[in-house]
Amino acid sequence: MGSCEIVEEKDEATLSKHSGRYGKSVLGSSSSKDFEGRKQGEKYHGSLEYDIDKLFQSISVKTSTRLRTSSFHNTGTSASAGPSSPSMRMASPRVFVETSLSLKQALRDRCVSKASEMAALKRLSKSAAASPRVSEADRIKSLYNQVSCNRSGFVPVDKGKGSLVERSLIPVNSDKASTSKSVPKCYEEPSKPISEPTQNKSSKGSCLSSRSGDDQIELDEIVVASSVKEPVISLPSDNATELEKRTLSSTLDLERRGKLENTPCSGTEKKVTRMIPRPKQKPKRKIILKKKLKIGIVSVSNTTKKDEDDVSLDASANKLLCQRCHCSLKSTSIDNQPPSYTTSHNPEVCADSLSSEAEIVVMKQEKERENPASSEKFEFSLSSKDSLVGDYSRSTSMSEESNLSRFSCGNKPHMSMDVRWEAIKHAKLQYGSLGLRHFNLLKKLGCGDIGTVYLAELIGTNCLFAIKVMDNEFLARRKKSSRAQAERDILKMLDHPFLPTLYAQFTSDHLSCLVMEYCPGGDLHVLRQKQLGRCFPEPAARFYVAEILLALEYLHMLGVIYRDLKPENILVREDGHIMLTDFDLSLRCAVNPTLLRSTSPPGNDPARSSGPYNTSNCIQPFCTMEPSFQVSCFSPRLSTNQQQGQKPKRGNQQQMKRSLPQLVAEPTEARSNSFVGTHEYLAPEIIRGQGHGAAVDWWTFGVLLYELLYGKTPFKGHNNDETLANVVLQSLKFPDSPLVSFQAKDLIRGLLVKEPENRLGSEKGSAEIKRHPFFEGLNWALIRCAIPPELPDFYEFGGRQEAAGSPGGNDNKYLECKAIGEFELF
Ligand SMILES: Nc1ncnc2c1ncn2[C@@H]1O[C@H](COP(=O)(O)OP(=O)(O)OP(=O)(O)O)[C@@H](O)[C@H]1O
Repeated sequence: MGSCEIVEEKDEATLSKHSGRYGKSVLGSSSSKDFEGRKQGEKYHGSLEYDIDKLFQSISVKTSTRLRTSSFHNTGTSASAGPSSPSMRMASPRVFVETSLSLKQALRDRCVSKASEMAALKRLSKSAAASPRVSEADRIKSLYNQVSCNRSGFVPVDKGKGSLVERSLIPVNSDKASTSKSVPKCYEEPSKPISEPTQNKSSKGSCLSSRSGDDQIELDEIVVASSVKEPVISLPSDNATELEKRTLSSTLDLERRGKLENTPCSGTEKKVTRMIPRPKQKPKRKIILKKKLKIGIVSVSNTTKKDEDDVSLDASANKLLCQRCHCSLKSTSIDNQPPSYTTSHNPEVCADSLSSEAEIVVMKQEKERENPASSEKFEFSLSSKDSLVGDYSRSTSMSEESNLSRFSCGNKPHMSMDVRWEAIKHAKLQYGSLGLRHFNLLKKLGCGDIGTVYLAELIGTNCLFAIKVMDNEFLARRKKSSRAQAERDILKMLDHPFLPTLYAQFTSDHLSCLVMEYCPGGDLHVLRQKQLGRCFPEPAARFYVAEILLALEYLHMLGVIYRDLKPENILVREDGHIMLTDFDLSLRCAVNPTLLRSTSPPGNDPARSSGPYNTSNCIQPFCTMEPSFQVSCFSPRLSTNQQQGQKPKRGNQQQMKRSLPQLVAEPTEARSNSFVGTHEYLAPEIIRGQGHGAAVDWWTFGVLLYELLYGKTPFKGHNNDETLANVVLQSLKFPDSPLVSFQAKDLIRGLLVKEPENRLGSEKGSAEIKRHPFFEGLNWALIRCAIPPELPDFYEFGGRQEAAGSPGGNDNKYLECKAIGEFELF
């Protein structure tokens, strides 16, 4: 025991007598050499010098003895021993208990005991220090093992626990005392190399939905790998794609951890665990893509192009989209550090979209089997502004849903405060299920290709809706059921301030009905006609196209290529903001939103050397953070007029001072051969029949801006054929009047590039367009709060409604409430 070491007395008998059970230890620890030394000093025995010498001797002998008997010492000195531990207290009692000693002896003993006390203190402090050293060494060792295991692609089953738990997002369970016990189960399972899940194409089920240990372990690996900052370059580099995936996964994980650190519930962590891997591609049937669609996954991290079977509608991508949305909305944190991807949607809606996709897939197959030639047909519309449809590849069957169970305000966060939701919900409770009979049809708003739209009031409420009524038999006869289905599917997905909200859908008397948000302000085509010179002033045009751009961005994120942009389809809501409507020509496809982090030096865009940019993008487009002076989701715009060294492809260039991550949610690989659109708005690639993708929306976006500014479309001919020829062959010209800014023309020029691959937006979608100087200073996130150029004339609307026979005669009251409520939403 420790106390024995300091009792280096020649009075062995005394010691043996008084130290009790320690006596043996004393003897056992005394060396013969010590004893000899003591003998040699007998001549001084009894003198003070002798005592002092002995004191020093005893101390030095103690040190050497302790060193020699370190194992013993270690056994006797626990790491927890402190100054008040038994080992400390043992020496002192011995002094006071001794009664037969002379004064000198007592003094000597006193000195010895003091010295022993000091030595004990010293030793104990060393011991106490030594213990943490030992545990620290263990920890380092454990960390080292962990790192080395990770470098070899495996996670240690046991040794890594201690450090893993520090990185765990799961709150430590209080009833689990040891840190290793608090490690989530998934961490304790053996893992496999990081790259394996992403390489395993044949793996059944997305890792997003799978709860298998493998997927969870993948998170584990990523967490460890990122936390030890393992340089990617040190990994085997024979597979570049894998390397990038690992890098991305690792950094994505960091991002997620940053976001979720504030998330206390373990349920969220589970969600994170499953969403971390990149979405796996579901094996798809070629037949789906045959002739009509070639839908692919866009991945900016150089994902190699998969074979056609794999390149298809990607359910897991949508699911990821959904999950990411959920997280970002909840966390509302802004983390500019690592790349991540985010988008908006909610899980239930996404699930709907997935089932819809599956439905379309099956329907497409059925349709192709039934009538392979049908997909080659197309119809021409009557006027140059009417939509062309050449896509019959979709099914003629329609699955009807006649209740509202899937709809709730919870699914549409941006409308959650809307009184119309409450009215619908209440009516559903009251009537069981909704039907046309529960609405008063007040007025016919218009007639489209697949149905008629009515202004309707939900009986017993003051709530107005636009109900699109479609005759199922007519649709089936005219082979338009698939278009109706597509529109319904898309409407169900939407939750965006510039896109329609679908409140309900039902089928009654062979009629399919879609209950949507009503827009009293007419459409942009009508509004433009009312403008001086039949064109909008540039700020107004800028406002409208900016809102359209956000709507298109959202649609592209959801894998919807709109394909029918024109002023007639842009409705003006009662608050003066716009609503893009009419989705029956839209194309559904897969998309893989990615947040790109630029690695190039400031001033060079990583993906495009040309094209105008600024840095005013909100990184997280659905960031719910309130604007403030301290924290903003906007970065200061740091653009400069300095020209880049590289010769620009398009127009005036602005150099980026700082490169920020870019959200890319462009379905760049989606393809369709359908002849779809409106003559004056048709993109050249559609007319040439070369197949088209998402870039057609950016072409039409350019035509729209042109028309809003100049009051006419750029390639309009005397007839439709001439228009089509102009689109393909004629170069873009700008009229001399009205005067339009250079930036506006430059943007139009960038958009109306005939080769889709060189068109602005074709690579990174809206992210590229938003950075154009035309939008300089625009607050994208808050545009919905901006005052619109024009507010609809409510009195005129009220008069119309009255004429339509609105019941109750309380229209004005309703409008007042509604207008206030609507403004509150924004
Ligand atoms: N939510 C709405 N609020 C107000 N008016 C609407 C609404 N939805 C549609 N309309 C109007 O109803 C008319 C018919 O619309 P619908 O979408 O059925 O056909 P469309 O726009 O002509 O296109 P398509 O023929 O391709 O279906 C349009 O003139 C449109 O302005």
